[in-house]
Amino acid sequence: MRYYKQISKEENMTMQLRMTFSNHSYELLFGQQLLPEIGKKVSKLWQPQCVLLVSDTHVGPLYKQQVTDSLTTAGFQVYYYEIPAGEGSKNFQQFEQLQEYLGALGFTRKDGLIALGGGVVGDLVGFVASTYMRGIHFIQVPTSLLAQVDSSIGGKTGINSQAGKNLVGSFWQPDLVVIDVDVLDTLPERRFLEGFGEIIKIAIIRDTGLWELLQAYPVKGSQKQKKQELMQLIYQSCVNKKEVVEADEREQGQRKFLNFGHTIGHGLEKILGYGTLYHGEAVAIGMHMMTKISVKQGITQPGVLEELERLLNKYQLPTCVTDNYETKELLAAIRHDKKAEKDQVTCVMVTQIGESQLENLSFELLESYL
Ligand SMILES: NC(=O)c1ccc[n+]([C@@H]2O[C@H](COP(=O)([O-])OP(=O)(O)OC[C@H]3O[C@@H](n4cnc5c(N)ncnc54)[C@H](O)[C@@H]3O)[C@@H](O)[C@H]2O)c1
Ligand SMILES: O=C(O)C(=O)C[C@@H](O)[C@H](O)[C@H](O)COP(=O)(O)O
Ligand SMILES: [Zn+2]
Repeated sequence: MRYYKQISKEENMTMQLRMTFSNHSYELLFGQQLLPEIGKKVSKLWQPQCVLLVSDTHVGPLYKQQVTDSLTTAGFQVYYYEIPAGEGSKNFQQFEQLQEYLGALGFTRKDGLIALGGGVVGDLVGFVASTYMRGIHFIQVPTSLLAQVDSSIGGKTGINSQAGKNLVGSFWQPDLVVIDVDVLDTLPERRFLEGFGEIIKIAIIRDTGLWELLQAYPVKGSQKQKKQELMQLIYQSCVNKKEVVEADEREQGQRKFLNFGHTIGHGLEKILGYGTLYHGEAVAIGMHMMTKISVKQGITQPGVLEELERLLNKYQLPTCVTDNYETKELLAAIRHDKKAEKDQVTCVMVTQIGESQLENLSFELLESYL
């Protein structure tokens, strides 16, 4: 069990983590009421210049004004672009429109992008930033729990293609990540719970301390009273992600473990139609299905599947699919997993809570299990 900085009630809940790579480094800022401070934070990193703020049709109307005002006061020339909310926007069309918009505005390599939203906005904007003029600066302002604990950190960006989830993308790190827990007040309940899918994932693969925190977290009741505990969960999830990503930015080794539950989860998202299952829900089902397989293979210790099931139930996350689907379609989707080869796919399997390993599974065997 690892030691974490405890967040005290007296602290005004502002914390930082620094992500460090061989040629790039950036800060994750955690706190409350950070959106009105964004201009000041960004001006420490960027010269006064043009900024394109990108959000979606749910988040934009709630927060774009605060962010725009703060950036304008700090001397930035702010433009705004809004995409339709939802997974459907992680596509070539939105990518193209954003690229053309940047071109039409005359953005240069000195200008920057800011993603204000959940993982969809973050993944799309990061990908656009990585390719416009072969790469410009960008900042992540994640507004969903899932984006605050996972997608805004680590530099995976991308969009979906006909063949599958996140098949077109890049590794492109942001210059700053601003995690304001207050914005979670407006997140719909099912979206809030979805975020726990990724927290449970990172806990079960590598961190028993985080697992215990998840067991203790009072998920029922007013979110406002639970800010301290929530911030602790977010911070500790990010500590885990930082450790993994710093050690293996390009997913050559241990970063593959962050894909626990995703081989099946991504397949389900695709075949059921993007948005039917939320990403965190699909990961929850993927983790459960994969653990059933690893129990059968004798890899997972007795009791682990039941513990996982209990925690998923606590956060009202699904453990199986209620819609009908064809196993053959799921298998076909899984063949597009980035860890797949011709006849097999590398899967993450949990041995015990907090420990996991990679196992190659042939498609033949996988079919028999599914
Ligand atoms: N890059 C990565 O490392 C990584 C990691 C995990 C997930 N992802 C990707 O992230 C996406 C899922 O992210 P998501 O769950 O945030 O989805 P999302 O971006 O669609 O956001 C969820 C919903 O909540 C709304 N919303 C977000 N913040 C809000 C707020 N504060 N108040 C009110 N509404 C708010 C959004 O408009 C949307 O309708 C998937 O595409 C997944 O593949 C990427
Ligand atoms: O950061 C990572 O690495 C992850 O795998 C985090 C996942 O939660 C995330 O969903 C990621 O986008 C999946 O990666 P992919 O390479 O399978 O698209
Ligand atoms: Zn994920």
